[in-house]
Amino acid sequence: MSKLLKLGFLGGGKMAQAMANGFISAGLTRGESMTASFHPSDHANIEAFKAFGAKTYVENLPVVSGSEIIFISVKPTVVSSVLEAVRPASAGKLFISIAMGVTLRELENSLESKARVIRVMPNTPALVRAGASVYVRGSAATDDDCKVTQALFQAVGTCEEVSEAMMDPITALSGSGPAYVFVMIEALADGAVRMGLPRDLAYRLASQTVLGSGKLVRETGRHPGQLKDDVTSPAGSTAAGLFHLEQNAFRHAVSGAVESATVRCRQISSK
Ligand SMILES: NC(=O)C1=CN([C@@H]2O[C@H](COP(=O)(O)OP(=O)(O)OC[C@H]3O[C@@H](n4cnc5c(N)ncnc54)[C@H](OP(=O)(O)O)[C@@H]3O)[C@@H](O)[C@H]2O)C=CC1
Ligand SMILES: O=C(O)[C@@H]1CCC=N1
Repeated sequence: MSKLLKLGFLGGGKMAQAMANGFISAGLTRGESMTASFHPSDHANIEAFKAFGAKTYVENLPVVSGSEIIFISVKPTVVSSVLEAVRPASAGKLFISIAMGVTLRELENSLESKARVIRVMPNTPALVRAGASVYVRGSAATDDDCKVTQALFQAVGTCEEVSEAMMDPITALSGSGPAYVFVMIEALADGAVRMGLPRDLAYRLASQTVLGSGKLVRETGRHPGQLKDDVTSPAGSTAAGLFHLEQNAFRHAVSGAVESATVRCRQISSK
C-alpha cells in the first residue's frame, strides 16, 4: 500500500489500540491519519489515542465521515446502535468489524444497503506485530476491500480468509487464546518462583519458551506431539512434569476452554 490509510475506530479500547499501534509501527498509517471515538469519561483511552497523534471525538459520526476504513471496535452489545447512528455517513466506506459474535447479516442490516463490510477476528499480539487474524467478506465487499484488509492484518501478524461458520471457534482459539497463554506463562513463572527462581528471570524464561515453542511448530511443520517427544527423555524431568499435567487433566482443561468460549460466542451470535 503506497498511500497512508485514513483509519477510523468506533471505540478506542484495548483491541483498537493494539491494532492502531501495530499499523503505525508497520508504516501503514500515521497517528495523524487516524480518528477514534469514545465516551467523554473514557480519559485513559482518549489519552492513549492522542499520544499516537490521532484525532479523538466523543461522537461517532465524525470518525465515519473522516475515514476511508472504519473499524467497529466497540463491545458486541452496542454494535447495532452505534452503526444505526452512523448509517447516514456510511456510503462508500469500508467497515471492518472485530466484534465477537456479531454476524455479517447483523452488521449489514444495521448499515445502509450495499454497505461494504468485512468481519475480522484479530488478537492483542497485533500490538507487537505478532497477531493472528482471520477475515470473512461481506456480501458487498470487493476484492480490493479484501486485499486492503489482508494487507493491514498481515502487516501486524498473520491473516487468512475463512468462512463465517468458523468465526466462533476461531474467536475462542486465537481471539481469546492470548489470555489462556498469559495464564500459562504466569503459572509457569509461579512454579519456578516456588522452586527458588527470581520472578523477573522466571517471566523472561517462561515467555521466551512459549514464543520459541510456537515458532518451532510453525517453522518446522512437525506435529506438536513429535516435538513434545523430542523434549521428553526416558525417566527424565519432562516425563515427570507431563505426568503431573495429565493427572490434572491439562489437555481437557485447555480444550474445554476453547469449547466454553465458542459456546459463549454462539450465544451472542444467535441472540
Ligand atoms: N480485547 C481483545 O483481545 C479482543 C477484542 N475483540 C473485540 O473488540 C471489541 C472491543 O473489545 P476491547 O477492546 O477488549 O474492549 P474495550 O472495552 O477495551 O473497548 C471498547 C471501547 O469502546 C467504547 N465505547 C462503548 N460504547 C461506545 C460508543 N457508543 N461510542 C464510542 N465508544 C464506545 C468503550 O467505552 P466504555 O468503556 O466507556 O463503554 C471502550 O473504550 C469487542 O467487540 C471485542 O469482541 C476482538 C478480538 C480480541
Ligand atoms: O473476550 C472477548 O469477548 C473478546 C473476544 C476475543 C477476545 N476478547
